[in-house]
Amino acid sequence: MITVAEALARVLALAPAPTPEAIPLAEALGRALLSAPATQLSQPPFDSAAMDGYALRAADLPGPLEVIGEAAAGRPWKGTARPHSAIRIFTGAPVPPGYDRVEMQENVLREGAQITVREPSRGTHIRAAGSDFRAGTQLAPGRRINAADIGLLAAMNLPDVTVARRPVVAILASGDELVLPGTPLTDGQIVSSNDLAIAALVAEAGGIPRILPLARDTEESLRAGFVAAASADLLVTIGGASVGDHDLVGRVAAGLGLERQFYKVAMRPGKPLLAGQLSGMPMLGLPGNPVSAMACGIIFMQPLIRAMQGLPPERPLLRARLSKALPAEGPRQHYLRARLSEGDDLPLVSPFDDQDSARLSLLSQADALMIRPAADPARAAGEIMLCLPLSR
Ligand SMILES: Nc1nc2c(c(=O)[nH]1)N[C@H]1C(S)=C(S)[C@@H](COP(=O)(O)OP(=O)(O)OC[C@H]3O[C@@H](n4cnc5c(N)ncnc54)[C@H](O)[C@@H]3O)O[C@H]1N2
Ligand code: MOO
Repeated sequence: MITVAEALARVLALAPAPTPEAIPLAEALGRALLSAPATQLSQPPFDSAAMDGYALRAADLPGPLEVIGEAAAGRPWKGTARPHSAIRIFTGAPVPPGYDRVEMQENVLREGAQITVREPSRGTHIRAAGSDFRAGTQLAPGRRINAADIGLLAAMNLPDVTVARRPVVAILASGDELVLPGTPLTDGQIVSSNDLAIAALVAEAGGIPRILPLARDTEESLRAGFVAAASADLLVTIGGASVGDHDLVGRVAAGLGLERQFYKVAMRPGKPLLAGQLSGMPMLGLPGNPVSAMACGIIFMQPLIRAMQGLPPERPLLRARLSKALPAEGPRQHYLRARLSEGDDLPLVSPFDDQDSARLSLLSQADALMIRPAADPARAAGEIMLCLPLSR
């Protein structure tokens, strides 16, 4: 069995280069930026007033000064500056050349066309041309575009951006016991939940999930599912990954020419993970136990989908203090479902007592997967542990 780190490296090596797609900025929220042109603008494009008041020369203070013109946003003053003068100015207006500060009107006494500055404020209240960004600035690729990025790109006068095409992820759940949500259950049946949950993880990572019809535990049914997935960018199977007589996914994939990267990872839950490539398309075979499927989805599938969009694959880990003592670990890296709460210096992490890999209700209550490396020694309360935060 290979380690989680080795398995992740091999999964990420399956990622094809992202496919560029040009889209309007209005549709770019959440998309993975591949390239934005360098802006030809500087922001602000001119020295800009930051307050409503008067543009003047520091050397002339405190006045009196004669008000000889007016500048408003979109309506610059076109005259020539002269000593002992001021320009009535409003926020966002270009500060006329020759004036070096703006005094806010609250600090100014005005009588007719004359002003005196009662108490000069600190700072010039002028936003220098290019102080936000300069012509030639480019937003760095490899990030998901957020609301502020959209504002910035718009301010840069860039109406279109090039993002990564969202990878289409075919999801194939298999098992004779499975029925669709909403179906009344008969003997031995359970509702298929993994496919919907994995689809949600796909969407969260920026992919487009395509849930295929449930496959039965026969080679023909699974093969039909694999064929239906052929046009996807990634195939994710769920279940049928273990060693039982009805666990057929590996066999069917091999028959269709799977170039296997690995089978089985030294982790808990999620040991029987399968990864490889089918006619150039990456494939992940997730175990069927619901929490195992989700753990593998979070630890391997989401990073792969992010890498396929040119994004940093891994979520940052969080340091937290352990709430209680724990015995030594076995030979597999353990991801414990846990709650996070406020602590004195670092957050406090409290792993659940029950770590059954079938209990979705506990995963749904969890804030994080607390990581215990393989063969981790016994831990005392208060020790610092690494955690993978779960999205809430
Ligand atoms: N002799 C051994 N048995 C098992 C081993 C082993 O090493 N030796 N590993 C165990 C581990 S660990 C896991 S994890 C499971 C994984 O098995 P499979 O991937 O073959 O999963 P299934 O047998 O198909 O299902 C397991 C469990 O999950 C339920 N399931 C499956 N698909 C769905 C779905 N779409 N929605 C909801 N629930 C699903 C299924 O009904 C089973 O209860 O194997 C252990 N066994
Ligand atoms: O590894 Mo299984 O995935 O523990 O339940």
